[in-house]
Amino acid sequence: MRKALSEPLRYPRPEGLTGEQGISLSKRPKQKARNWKATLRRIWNYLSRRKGKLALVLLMVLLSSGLSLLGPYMIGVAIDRYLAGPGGEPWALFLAGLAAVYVLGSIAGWLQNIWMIGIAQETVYRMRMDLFKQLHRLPIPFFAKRQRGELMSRMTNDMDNVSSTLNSSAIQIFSSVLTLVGTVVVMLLLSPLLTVLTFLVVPLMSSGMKWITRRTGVLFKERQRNIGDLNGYIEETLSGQRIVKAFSQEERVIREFGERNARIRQSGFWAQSISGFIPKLMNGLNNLSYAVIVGVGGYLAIRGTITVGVIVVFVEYARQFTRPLNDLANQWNTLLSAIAGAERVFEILDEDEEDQDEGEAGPVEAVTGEVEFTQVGFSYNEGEPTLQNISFKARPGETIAIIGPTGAGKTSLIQLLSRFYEADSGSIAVDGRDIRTIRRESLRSHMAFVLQDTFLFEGTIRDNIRYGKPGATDEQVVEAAKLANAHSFIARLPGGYDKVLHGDGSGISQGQKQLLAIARAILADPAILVLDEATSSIDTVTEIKIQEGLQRLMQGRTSFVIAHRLNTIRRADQILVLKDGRLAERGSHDELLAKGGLYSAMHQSYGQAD
Ligand SMILES: Nc1ncnc2c1ncn2[C@@H]1O[C@H](COP(=O)(O)OP(=O)(O)OP(=O)(O)O)[C@@H](O)[C@H]1O
Repeated sequence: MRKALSEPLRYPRPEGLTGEQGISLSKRPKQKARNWKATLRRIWNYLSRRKGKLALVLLMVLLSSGLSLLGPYMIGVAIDRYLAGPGGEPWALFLAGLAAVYVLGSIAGWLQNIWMIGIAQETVYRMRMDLFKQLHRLPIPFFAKRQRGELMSRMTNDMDNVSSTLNSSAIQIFSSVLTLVGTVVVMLLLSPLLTVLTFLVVPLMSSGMKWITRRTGVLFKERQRNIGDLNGYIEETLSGQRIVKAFSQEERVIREFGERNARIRQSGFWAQSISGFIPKLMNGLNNLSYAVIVGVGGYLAIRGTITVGVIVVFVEYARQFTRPLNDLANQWNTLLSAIAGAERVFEILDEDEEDQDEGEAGPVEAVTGEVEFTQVGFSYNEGEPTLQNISFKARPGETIAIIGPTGAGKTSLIQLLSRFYEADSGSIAVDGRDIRTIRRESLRSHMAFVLQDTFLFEGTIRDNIRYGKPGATDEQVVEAAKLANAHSFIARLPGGYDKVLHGDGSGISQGQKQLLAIARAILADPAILVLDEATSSIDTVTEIKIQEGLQRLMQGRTSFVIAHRLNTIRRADQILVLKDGRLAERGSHDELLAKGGLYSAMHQSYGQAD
C-alpha cells in the first residue's frame, strides 16, 4: 500500500492536469456564441460530408476509452489472483494480454487522432474557401462599414480557433465524457463506498479551481487587452513609419512600445504565476484522494469487504477520473470560443452578396461607350441624399470632366456607374441599356479605372500590368507599357518587367505607379474609362509623361475624369459641375465660362492653382 501512496502514478502522468498550455487555454477570455445550436448545426453540415470517417473516429474513441478502463481493471484482477501466490493462467499470458490492451489503446488513440485531424483540416479548408469566396462576392457598401483588420481576424484567428478545436478539443471532450461515465459506472459496480469517497475531492477541486480562475481570469483578460493594445500600436507605427521617421519620433515610439510591453510582462507574470498553482492543487487533491482510497480501502480489505485488487483499481480509476474532468475544464472554454469563432465566420457567410442581378441581366458583348444618366438619385444613408436628379448623356469617345467642391458627390457618381452602389431612383444606361440589366461582371469588364492611389499587387511588373487581362502576351504588355510611357522606366529597373514589386509597389515612385496603372488600363482596352486625376504634385517630366499616357489611353474611349487640372478640364467635351449632390452646371469649358456661373468662379481658382 505504501508503494501506491509514495508513487501514486504507475503509468505516465496524464498531461491534462499540468502544463502551461492547458491552463492558459482554460483562461482565455470567453467569447460566447449567440446562437450556438444553429452554429453547431452548421459546423455539423461541414463535418457530415465525411460521415464514414467520422464513424470510424467514434469507433476508435469508444475502443480507446473502453481499453483505458480495461487496463487498470486487469491489473486489479491480477493482483487478487496472484497475490497469494502463482495460480490461474501463466503470468506471461496475463502480461501479454495487458500489453495488448495498452498497445491497442494507443493505436486506437493514434488513429482517432489522425483521422480527426484529417476531417478537421478538410472542414476548415472548406470553411476558409467559402469565407474567402464570400468576401469577394460581398458588395462594396459592406466593406465601407467594416474594419479591414476585423475581417482579417475572422479569416485568421477565428478560423484557427475552429481548426484547433476540431483537431483535438472536440474529440477530447467526447472521449473525456465517455471515460468519465465508464469509470464512474465501473467504480460504482466495484465499491459504492469507495466511489463516494473518490467523489469527495470533486467539490474541493472545483472550488479550488474557481478560486484561482476567478483571479487569473481577470489577469488573463488584462493581458489579452494589453496584447491587443500592443498589436494595435505595432500596426499603427509600422503603417505610419514614414511619419515617425519624418518627425524624428523613433525614440518616443520605442519608449511607448516599451511601456506597453512592460504591461504585458506584468500581467503575464501574475496570470501565469497564479495559474501555476492549479497543477499543484490538482496533484495535492489527487494525492489526498489516493490517501483516502488507500486508507479506507485498506481498512475494508482487512475486514474482508473488498480485495486489494479493487483498491489498486480504484487508485488507477481515481486518476482516470480526475484527468478527463480536468481535460473537460480545459477544453470547454476552447470549445466555446471556437463556436463563437465559427459563428463570426457564418455571420459573414450569411451577409447578402452583391444584389443578384435582376432576372433579365445578362452579359453585354461589345460596348460603344454611350452613357446616360436620367434623373439619378442616391443616398448612402436614408434621408441624407448624396446625389439628386443627375441627368446627362456622354456620347462614345467623349471625355467628361467631373468637378466640384470636396464632398460634392463626384466619387459617388462614378461608384454608381460601375454598380459598386445602386442608384435609388432614375436610371443609368450604357449603350441605351439599363445597367441593372447588365451583369456586373460583364459591365465592369468594359470599364477600367485609373485611380489616384494605384494599387499594385505583390508580383512582377509584368503581372501587375496584365492584371486586368491575364491572357495578354508579353508583347502586348510591352506595347501597353510603351503607350503608357512606362516602358523606359521599367527597362531601367533591375529585372525590368520581371522586377518583383513588394508591399503595394513600395520600390517605385508615385508617378511610376500611375504610369503602370495607365499601362494596365490600356492593356485592358475598355470602352469606358474612369480616371481620378492625381492631386499630389509629381515632377514635371513624369507629369508630362502621365498626361501623354492618359491622352493615348483616353483616345476613342468614353472617359469620366474626376479632374483637378485646368488642362484636363479645358479639353473635356463636357464638364459636370457638382455641388451638394446636384448637377449645378453642365457644358463645355467655353459654354460654362460664358455663362459666368459657378464654373466661371471656380475657374479663377483653378487658373491660380494650375
Ligand atoms: N460610404 C459612405 N457612406 C456614407 N457616406 C458617404 C460614403 N462615401 C461618401 N459619403 C458621403 O457622400 C458625400 C459625397 O462623397 P463623395 O466621395 O462622392 O464626394 P467627392 O465629391 O468625391 O469628394 P472628394 O473630392 O473629397 O473626393 C460626402 O458627404 C461623403 O461624406
